[in-house]
Amino acid sequence: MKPKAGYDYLATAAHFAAESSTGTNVNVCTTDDFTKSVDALVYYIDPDNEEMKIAYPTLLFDRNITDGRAMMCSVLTLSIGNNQGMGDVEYGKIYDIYFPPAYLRLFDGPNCNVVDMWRILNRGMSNGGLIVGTIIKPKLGLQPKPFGEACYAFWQGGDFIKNDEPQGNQVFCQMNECIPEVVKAMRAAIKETGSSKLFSANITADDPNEMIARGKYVLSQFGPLGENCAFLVDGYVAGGTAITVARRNFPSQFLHYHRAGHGAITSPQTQRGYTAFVHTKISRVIGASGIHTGTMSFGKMEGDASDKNIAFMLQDDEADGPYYHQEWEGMKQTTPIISGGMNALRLPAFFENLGHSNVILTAGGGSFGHKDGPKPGAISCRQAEESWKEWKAGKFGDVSLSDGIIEFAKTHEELKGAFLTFQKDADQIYPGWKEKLGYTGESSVQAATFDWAKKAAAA
Ligand SMILES: O=C(COP(=O)(O)O)[C@H](O)[C@H](O)COP(=O)(O)O
Ligand SMILES: [Mg+2]
Repeated sequence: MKPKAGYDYLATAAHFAAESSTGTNVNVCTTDDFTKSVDALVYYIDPDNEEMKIAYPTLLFDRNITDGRAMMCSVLTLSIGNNQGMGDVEYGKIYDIYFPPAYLRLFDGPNCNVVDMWRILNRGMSNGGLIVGTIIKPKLGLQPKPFGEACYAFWQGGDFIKNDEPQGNQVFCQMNECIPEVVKAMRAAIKETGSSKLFSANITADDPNEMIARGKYVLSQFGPLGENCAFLVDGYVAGGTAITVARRNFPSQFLHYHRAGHGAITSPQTQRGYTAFVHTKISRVIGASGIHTGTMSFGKMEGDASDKNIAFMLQDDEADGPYYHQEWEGMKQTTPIISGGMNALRLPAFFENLGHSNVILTAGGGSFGHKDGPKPGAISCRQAEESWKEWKAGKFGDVSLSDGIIEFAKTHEELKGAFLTFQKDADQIYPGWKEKLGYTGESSVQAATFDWAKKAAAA
């Protein structure tokens, strides 16, 4: 927090805390001993670093009349409400927030997560590895039939498909025509591949009744495949209430939190609002099964390799934030969803940075942009995980990660196809890849590109 020029730091911090709890800009005659006992208190300031810490008595926060539980909108109304526009404050941004366990357990928390996906995919209960997923692209414009065909094509090699965040019930692709095509594609893909498949249907809407109607409709169409369908909610634009509508009305469905729009306040460019770390931490508290956590600098969206701390805060039972250690006391994990410009070539370094591959990938361009189509695109992402694990196990000897992946690609056409498709990434991440993969010159790369595509088309 930075005060406006000419304002004392401590006085402004105290005013900030008052406006965030019991006060206003002047003393009022109605204040009594009890109101004083629930003042939010500034207990630390470091003006040079523009840091302050505020303790909020949890009694301040609103509770449900239905079940006495806590509600996040009340925490946000106070901690990030009027204080975002005070005359004596230049700016204020939340970098960390700690929930005392006795208060934390009053929130819903996740009811299901990647473990439920691993069970459906027969991968056991721990270390089930990467969920290879995609987003049906183009973002908007596909009609029901081609939408279903795109699902069928990806599910030949991949596990999980999501609606892109704006896809829902557009006039040219209405749910009651599109979802049946998805179910048909899922049934066929399960039968032909012998593996389970997952879909994440967008049920976001302004009206909770509309959301519930969408969820019920989707489940009515999936029938016995109900457990194979997650619900996607655009949690930033529709707000936390939309997340809770899904969490409490469809507790058995994986709750997929898409964060489109969060950059407006989480971007490092803004000095207001809260950080991506705080935004994703809150999503676990209110019950998201999975949330997009960016690609930690390995994809197309803003991010940094240190964002792996976001994943630790989401998946571990206790973790350190920038300022506070948080114990979750057994609250289920929220699974990081990795997306945003990812493809097979970018995955190994991502896994190496994070230290594991127990996440959900949704690569749109990385699958449908693969030169040979979504099935090889999906397989190339799975091979990227395999190649990283084999390199990690020393299978390629004492070579760099990039050389290890190239070694693996020599005998895996789909991963090799990713090199030929995403050549700019290949040049950046895998120096000398062309020679190492045996392409003697530009022409042989182009020839290989066409050759493989021809073969795939024929197949
Ligand atoms: O549709 C996509 C990615 O498509 P593609 O894989 O083609 O880039 C997602 O909406 C973004 O990943 C959101 O960003 P984030 O995941 O950072 O919230
Ligand atoms: Mg999207």
